[in-house]
Amino acid sequence: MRRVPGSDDAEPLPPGCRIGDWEVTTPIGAGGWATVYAGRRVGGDAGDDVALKILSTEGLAPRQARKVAESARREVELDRRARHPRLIRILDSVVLSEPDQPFLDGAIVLFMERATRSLRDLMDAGPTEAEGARLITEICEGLAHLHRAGWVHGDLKPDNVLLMADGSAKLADFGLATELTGTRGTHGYAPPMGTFDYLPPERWKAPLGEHGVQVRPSADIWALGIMIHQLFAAGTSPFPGATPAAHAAATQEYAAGRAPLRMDNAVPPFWRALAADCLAPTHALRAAHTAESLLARITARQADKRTSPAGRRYRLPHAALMAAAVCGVAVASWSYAAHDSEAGAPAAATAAEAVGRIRVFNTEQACKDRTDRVPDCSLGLAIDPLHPYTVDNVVPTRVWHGDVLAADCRFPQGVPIVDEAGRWSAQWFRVRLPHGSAQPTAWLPAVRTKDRPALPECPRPTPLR
Ligand SMILES: Nc1ncnc2c1ncn2[C@@H]1O[C@H](COP(=O)(O)OP(=O)(O)OP(=O)(O)O)[C@@H](O)[C@H]1O
Repeated sequence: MRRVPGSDDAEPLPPGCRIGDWEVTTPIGAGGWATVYAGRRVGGDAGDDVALKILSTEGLAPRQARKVAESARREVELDRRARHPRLIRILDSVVLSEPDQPFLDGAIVLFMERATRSLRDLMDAGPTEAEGARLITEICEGLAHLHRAGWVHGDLKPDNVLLMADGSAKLADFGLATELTGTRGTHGYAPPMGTFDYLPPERWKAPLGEHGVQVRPSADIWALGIMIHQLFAAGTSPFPGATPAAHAAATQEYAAGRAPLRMDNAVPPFWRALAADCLAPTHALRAAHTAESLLARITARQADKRTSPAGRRYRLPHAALMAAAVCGVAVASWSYAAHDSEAGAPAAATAAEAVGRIRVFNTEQACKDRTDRVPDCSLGLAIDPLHPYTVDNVVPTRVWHGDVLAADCRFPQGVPIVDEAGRWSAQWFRVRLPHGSAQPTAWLPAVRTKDRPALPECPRPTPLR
């Protein structure tokens, strides 16, 4: 490394200081183990902006220095093996040799994609629900990839979710990441470290073995639950505690069933239900909610919103909107069974041809309480129960709480769906669509009804594509 002549010795890396092909521009901040600087490729342009993370071993006992080196090695290894657009990329790494400068001598430098701020910085301002939804989706995408690739993040928190110049979120700081082992890749072992406010209840009692403490992906899911709550509740945790001991006590009381989960009303209902599942008190209960299944729930909701008349409003001609509004008022107690020939409504369950009737159930209380057909309370029907329940897999026909549908068979092994209350099922009902629809039938997830009529099993549907 070349020091800039006349540089200030008090600052280990002054502006203009060069490391290999990179030049330091300004300091960004410091964490427990690292100091981070902004930098850019020498002679490069804005696209070549990087963050330099300096992990110094100055003044550390050999054992601690080994830990720092190990954590850097882990970050580089994870980047090499599990690279993904939702994870901060590590572009290069070097070990410095600067015998005259103890802070830098033997320090490890990681060159990373540079973010503009962290999720923590955004929390103070408080995002809108739409912005929060997008960020949580992106965090889940990163986490789902990480878990699929066989890693646990181990230190998920708002400081370690970085926001890029375009506003997108990426997971960062993999110094405590653990690779899953075990015969079925279910757990790994990590140093007994982490950030108290984000540790799941079981971690406070986990025995410390030769290889560290056991960690599982469900620990990241717990941390995600805390973050979802914080995002909508101005940074407050559902388990407040001024000290680590107070925080641990609050999570233990909850995990032992002696205290309820207290969520802030500022957290919108869908996100409150999602966070509550992430914060299931034990690993066993939480394991039912993977990053993948949470992501599926979020995308299903987005699909419902996008395909609901409200979501499409800007594309509909005014006359169509008016007609929908008038119908909404006039048919407050409307049931499919009474309107089999009505365009846009699923076919009737007439006594002669219907095999079974199912009543649509919407978990959201606000939607259960109303009898008009407010678009935001409409639910979708899938084209293919074997295809992820996303926007490209929903028919135009909508259904509402209380609608009675004609179902002719059930398919028990579709894509699993979890509703807002955490009810899970892989079963789907094939329901009939109105005459004139693009296709004669569509699929209602079993979590969207409480009925279980005795229906024959459907033949395996032809996949969407
Ligand atoms: N790639 C990056 N781009 C921009 N800023 C970054 C980047 N990585 C880290 N930072 C910022 O640098 C500062 C220090 O980061 P670091 O990861 O060392 O600490 P931390 O996460 O705050 O603390 P700790 O890891 O000790 O809990 C933080 O403000 C962080 O947001």
